[in-house]
Amino acid sequence: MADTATRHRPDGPGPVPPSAHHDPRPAAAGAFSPKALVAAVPSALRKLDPRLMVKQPVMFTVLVGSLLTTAYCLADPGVFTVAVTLWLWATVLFANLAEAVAEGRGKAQADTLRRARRESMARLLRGGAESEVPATDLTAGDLVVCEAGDAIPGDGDVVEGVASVDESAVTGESAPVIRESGGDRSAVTGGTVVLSDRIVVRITAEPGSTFLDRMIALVEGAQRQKTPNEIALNALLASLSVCFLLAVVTLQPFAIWSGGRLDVPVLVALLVCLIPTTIGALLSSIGIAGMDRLVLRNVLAMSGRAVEAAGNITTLLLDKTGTITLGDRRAHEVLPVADAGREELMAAAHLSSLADGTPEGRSIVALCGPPAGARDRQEGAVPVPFSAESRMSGMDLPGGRCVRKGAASAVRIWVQRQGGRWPADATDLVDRISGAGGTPLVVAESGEGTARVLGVVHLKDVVKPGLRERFAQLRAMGIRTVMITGDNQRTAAAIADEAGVDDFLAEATPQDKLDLIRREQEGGRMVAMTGDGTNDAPALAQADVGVAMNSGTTAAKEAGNMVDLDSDPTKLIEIVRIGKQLLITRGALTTFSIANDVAKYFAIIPAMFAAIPGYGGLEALDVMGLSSPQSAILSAVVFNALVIVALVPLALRGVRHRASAPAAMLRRNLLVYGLGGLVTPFIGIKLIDVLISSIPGLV
Ligand SMILES: Nc1ncnc2c1ncn2[C@@H]1O[C@H](COP(=O)(O)OP(=O)(O)OP(=O)(O)O)[C@@H](O)[C@H]1O
Ligand SMILES: [K+]
Ligand SMILES: [Mg+2]
Repeated sequence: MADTATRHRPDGPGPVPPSAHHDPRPAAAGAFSPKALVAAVPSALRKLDPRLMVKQPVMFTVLVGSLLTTAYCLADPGVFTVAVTLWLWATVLFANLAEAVAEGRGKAQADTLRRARRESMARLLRGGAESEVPATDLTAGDLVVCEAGDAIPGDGDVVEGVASVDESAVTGESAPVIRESGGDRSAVTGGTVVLSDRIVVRITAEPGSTFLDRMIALVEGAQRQKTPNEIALNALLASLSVCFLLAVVTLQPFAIWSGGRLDVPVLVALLVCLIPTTIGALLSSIGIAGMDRLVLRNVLAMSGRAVEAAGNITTLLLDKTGTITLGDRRAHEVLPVADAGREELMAAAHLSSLADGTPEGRSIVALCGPPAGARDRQEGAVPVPFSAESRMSGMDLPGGRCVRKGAASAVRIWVQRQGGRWPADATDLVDRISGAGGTPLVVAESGEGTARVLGVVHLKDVVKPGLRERFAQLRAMGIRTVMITGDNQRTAAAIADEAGVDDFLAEATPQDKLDLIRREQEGGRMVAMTGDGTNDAPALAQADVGVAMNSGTTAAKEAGNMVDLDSDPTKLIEIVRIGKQLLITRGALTTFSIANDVAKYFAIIPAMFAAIPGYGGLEALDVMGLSSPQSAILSAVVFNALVIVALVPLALRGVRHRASAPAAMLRRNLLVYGLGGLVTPFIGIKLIDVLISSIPGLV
């Protein structure tokens, strides 16, 4: 019941969070402190390992350059060479620091999560007997008992019982949630604590690969893989570096031809200034920071690719029960048709639900059942379990009598196929319940060569609060919302209207959900899907962004590429914003980096050649008036390194994202970061040059 949408972050426009709310995670969203920088130094040094560096072609080039100049230094130490060498090493280190700082923020979150993964004992159930074993010994398939006060020893599905569970260790939310067998709320997470009642859990995760383990690896960045976009950008940066390498190497023949000679440190310095070191250094930090921003909003993204895709989402599909509604569908009343009695209907509804382990089925037993023990399961009866395909459940009794309950359209076909009649007032009852947003389950029986409808059970569910405004926000962002449900047309229409979605698809089977996503994708649209049920799993896997509700089943969580710990279907608003911001930040810093390099080329080449006699032609281009060629080169190297540090906060915090049209946004960013990138080196290098030349004896 508590697993609701009332858990928006405080900054969201949603309902105010409960006062008991606490979040174990550090709240410093975009924080970047000098302390964090110092703490990241050891990790930055470890990242100097060439096996790691080689994955970043631009920074690897700088590393090779640094090694070359260091060797040159050892042979012929001069003030200029040593200074250039030191600043080249600083460049590599700054890049590693940027990544280490980004990762460091996740480490704090991981530490908090690790505390939840503390060693506990499990009450293993085997052959009817209970025994105590360490939680780490559990393997998939084991059954464990958890009672009030017990920490759930591993991930699994509740196979027996209902309990309220404190999931704050994982979600940061202290309001208890209900976990029960049979339905879409059966998944439990290791490390969470049972508050009341007794449940039996079937362990689904092998030791070491639990949800918490994966979450820790995720926030620590251990599982981070380059996204296709990052790989493409890296390839572009690498080929740019090769071009500049050729440009720099061909300078030497020119210099020799005009009677001069360029030293190795000068060539390396020039190369490092020209290759796109800024974006090369910050690329992975930008990606890590994006994942991090999601974690702070209680969303776990399993892949960076999903975060990027989120930035381009145009359609959001939502499952109804458990996603748009609280998912607490319960029998509310029974309505017999004219030619059936109320008692008769109650008895049949009860019988059809005796073996139905879904929450819906259990609620019918509770509503229609006589006092405990009065009517037990019949010998030889064959249960017919509910499936999303048949949309019915029931029981086949030994004497040939069968009872069924289910969606009106499904039961109608079942009755008519056996020669039964569909009474007109059944349609009226179904319509009345559906019109009010309820789910009607028609109850029917068959035997002796015919079948008949007995009446309708009204299942009631509640729409999560605050959805309408949030869906309007999605609409304003250009995202169409479509609700998909296995429920009938009228119920779907009523709930769709109440929740404020743009469109809906009713009576959808899991295959229909999948087909709808494929159709949207074929039209070139990027599709997000949010769902909680096992029957949503194929659709969650097919969608570009599949957000599973944390309240949902293990299958749903495994299938999607994100899990929302708050089970808030409108969380996509934040996810899209963060995705867009990630793409914009990367674009802006790439623009800045390349513009910067072009400007540096024009700032230092003339100064370098001005020193070579007979190359006077370039003097006219030497607009900077730098004090000496050596000072020009050293200033450029220093500037190049400092720019990385200066932009770390921006890479981590992200470029501010405005809700303007994408084209206007692109124009603005090109102007700010392109023009800014062109101008800053001239100012920066000049300032550093003035400073350097004022130090006597340096260059
Ligand atoms: N336990 C049950 N026994 C018989 N019929 C059921 C049972 N539960 C649901 N139904 C019927 O089957 C239909 C599909 O249910 P299901 O839970 O698969 O929907 P769904 O596809 O998950 O959609 P949503 O979750 O959005 O409602 C329901 O609308 C209802 O008519
Ligand atoms: K550079
Ligand atoms: Mg469902």
